[in-house]
Amino acid sequence: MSGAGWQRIDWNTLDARARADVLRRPAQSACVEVHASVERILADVRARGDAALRALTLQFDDVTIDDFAVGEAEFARAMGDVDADVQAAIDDAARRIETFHRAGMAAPYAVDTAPGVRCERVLRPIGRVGLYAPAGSAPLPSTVLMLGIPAQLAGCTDTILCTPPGKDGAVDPVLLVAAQRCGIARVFKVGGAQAIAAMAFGTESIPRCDKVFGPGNAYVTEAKRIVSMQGDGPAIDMPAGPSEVLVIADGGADPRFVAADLLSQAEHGRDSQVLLVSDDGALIEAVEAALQAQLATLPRRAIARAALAQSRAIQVQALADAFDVSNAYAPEHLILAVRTPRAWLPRVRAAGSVFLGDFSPEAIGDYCSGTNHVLPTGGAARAISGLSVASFQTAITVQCVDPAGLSAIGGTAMILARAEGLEAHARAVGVRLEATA
Ligand SMILES: NC(=O)c1ccc[n+]([C@@H]2O[C@H](COP(=O)([O-])OP(=O)(O)OC[C@H]3O[C@@H](n4cnc5c(N)ncnc54)[C@H](O)[C@@H]3O)[C@@H](O)[C@H]2O)c1
Ligand SMILES: N[C@H](CO)Cc1c[nH]c[nH+]1
Ligand SMILES: [Zn+2]
Repeated sequence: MSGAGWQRIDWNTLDARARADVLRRPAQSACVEVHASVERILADVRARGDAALRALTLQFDDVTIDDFAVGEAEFARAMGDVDADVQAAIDDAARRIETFHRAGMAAPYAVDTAPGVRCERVLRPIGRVGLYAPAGSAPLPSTVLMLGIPAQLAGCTDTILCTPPGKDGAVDPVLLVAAQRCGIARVFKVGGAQAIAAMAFGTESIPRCDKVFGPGNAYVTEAKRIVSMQGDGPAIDMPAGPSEVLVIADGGADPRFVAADLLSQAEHGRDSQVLLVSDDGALIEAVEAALQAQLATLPRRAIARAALAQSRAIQVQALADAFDVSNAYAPEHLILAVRTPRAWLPRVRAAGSVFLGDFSPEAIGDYCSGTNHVLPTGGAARAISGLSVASFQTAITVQCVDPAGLSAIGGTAMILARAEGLEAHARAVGVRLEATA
């Protein structure tokens, strides 16, 4: 343990098992209790609907909610109450998020795989989508933009949003302004695993959704995982749980910048995890000093300190080794605070989103660079990507075969069908070939 509260690790001295332990997420050790509690919540909402939502909201959010739906008056109040500069910032961020996501949209395509055989891929918006915006430790209106804008670009017209109510029973007004900016008119005051259950199963007030999206704490993330595995449950976007950042810094990095980036993720929650990986011991010590200095005045220092207690500074022998550590960890966010960041980019194989160079703080991706901040955590970045317009669409393939096309490729189908012992398949082709012979 060092003065920064995290563990100092010399990577080179560890065997494979010790290395795996160092890269373990804090959320992984708590998951048995979280799982049991979430199972109870899901069963309760499935059985009792709104009555369960009311009881659970009182238990976990300490507020009684009569009507879960945000009414027109609350929306209007939010539009009137939120400062003009905040509204303008929402608009500015929204435009940039829209620009980036629009540019990445998949296009339908068609190709002739043989004369008379046309194959196509067409895109459709998912029917009803349920979005979750966290508001436990801090309401996150930026998350509403990150979910709502790609949903809108995908063409989703039936979009609902759930978010925890404040102690006064109201939804954060900035969050409502962000919802309005994305054309989301149906917002419900319910949070945690119970919100995911409501969107998955439906209740008297909240409609059942085809796919559930959004980040959240360990309860929200576990609820999404469980409902997505139930036969009648919705699809989900990804595991997007407690925030993480891994910074690879060389000796030329500015320790104040690195410390600020680490704290920006540590302040999210006690179960956030931040990792510094460097080949330079002096840089690590300078970052530790900067962390202590910056923590002294940070409003959420108690949360950040708790997160640092389960975080690590890892010293490697060479910068190239830092990329092995990062790829094994597969962080939600990866900052390359190194001298030639773009030259190192090809080494990155697993990360949700990458920030190149000293002037690309992770916080800029959280709000307004244009990329999406809903990203895979817990190592899921090894195989899962962050949110995009495609997350809100299904791709349907289409084929149209004319008689010439069937005579060109039908024989192949018949041989393969018979190789599989599926005679009816072969005959479905053969009967047509005979009819056109
Ligand atoms: N990976 C991503 O893309 C991403 C993006 C944004 C935020 N995040 C993460 O989302 C998380 C937001 O968490 P949060 O807690 O602030 O808000 P949240 O909205 O996810 O969770 C708050 C809800 O949790 C429920 N809850 C609280 N204690 C509980 C308990 N003991 N048992 C059952 N339910 C309980 C309550 O109902 C409450 O409404 C943070 O960890 C943040 O790092 C991740
Ligand atoms: N860093 C978070 C994702 O881990 C997203 C966020 C929203 N607001 C601030 N940060
Ligand atoms: Zn953040």
